[in-house]
Amino acid sequence: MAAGVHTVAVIGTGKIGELMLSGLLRAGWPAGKLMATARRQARAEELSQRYGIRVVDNLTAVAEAEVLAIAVKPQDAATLLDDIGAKVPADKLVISLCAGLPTSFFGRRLPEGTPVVRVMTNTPALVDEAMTAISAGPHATVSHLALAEEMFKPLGATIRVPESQQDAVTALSGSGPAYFYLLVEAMIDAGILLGLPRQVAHDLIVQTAIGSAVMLRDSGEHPVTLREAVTSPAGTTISAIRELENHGVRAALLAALEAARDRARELADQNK
Ligand SMILES: NC(=O)C1=CN([C@@H]2O[C@H](COP(=O)(O)OP(=O)(O)OC[C@H]3O[C@@H](n4cnc5c(N)ncnc54)[C@H](O)[C@@H]3O)[C@@H](O)[C@H]2O)C=CC1
Ligand SMILES: O=C(O)[C@@H]1CCC=N1
Repeated sequence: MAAGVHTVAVIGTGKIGELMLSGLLRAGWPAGKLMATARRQARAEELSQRYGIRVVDNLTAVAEAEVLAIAVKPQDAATLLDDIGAKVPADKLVISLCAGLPTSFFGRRLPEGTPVVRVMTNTPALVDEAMTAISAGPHATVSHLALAEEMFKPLGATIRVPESQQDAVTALSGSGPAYFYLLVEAMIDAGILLGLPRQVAHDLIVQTAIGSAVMLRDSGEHPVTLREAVTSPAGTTISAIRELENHGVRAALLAALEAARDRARELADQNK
């Protein structure tokens, strides 16, 4: 696929589809080179007013766009492809954002030779801090991967992974923001338990999360070293860590991420 700004259609504009549209526009992708599809008329009008892009039906998107980004739920992908699959010209690039579904799912429903790239991004795309993992399916060339990267780089960091790792990626970074939000929510509750006003507890822990995240990214230190620097002998932190270990937080995370990975596999099995 030649370099240059391609016409991209986002098919399915819920949370992730909209994040992708807004991110591409922030990155300077011309509104005239973007289109979206939506099932409800009210949603179509909202998107076209908010972003100044064309909102079209799925078949128009298939006919006119060079890149089709599929951002429907995995459970809705088969119905969508029943409608559009046979009509997708084989020179279009199909980018799937769907959790769990392998590129072979799309390959079976698209004309032979259609390039498919599988992508797993996450909601911090909203603030250009996404983590996006990109894998080539059959027929996707180096230039298709490069184009997918060009689209997701402005939204945060990107990494290329073999498709066999995508279910694990989904468990870690795809779902990952939810785990951090849950921890923050629980720590705010802990602040309430200790007698702090809710807003104070919120502000303390949100800034602590941001500071810790920036150190994780920018200090070059391993998380263990960063944690040890906080943990004074016979101090407060080690008392808390003993409780976390007693309550099996580490084991809970191992089990939780394994469950997320297994659920991604199940989605593939249930949507063949
Ligand atoms: N929410 C997240 O944090 C992440 C989600 N994903 C994946 O992104 C995809 C979308 O997820 P969300 O945005 O959270 O779901 P969502 O439910 O917010 O959005 C899906 C959208 O697709 C639309 N849709 C369904 N069938 C359609 C059709 N035939 N034609 C046009 N539009 C159709 C729905 O109306 C809805 O607006 C899923 O496959 C999910 O696995 C991937 C990474 C992170
Ligand atoms: O919960 C889900 O299935 C989607 C995929 C990764 C994050 N959200």
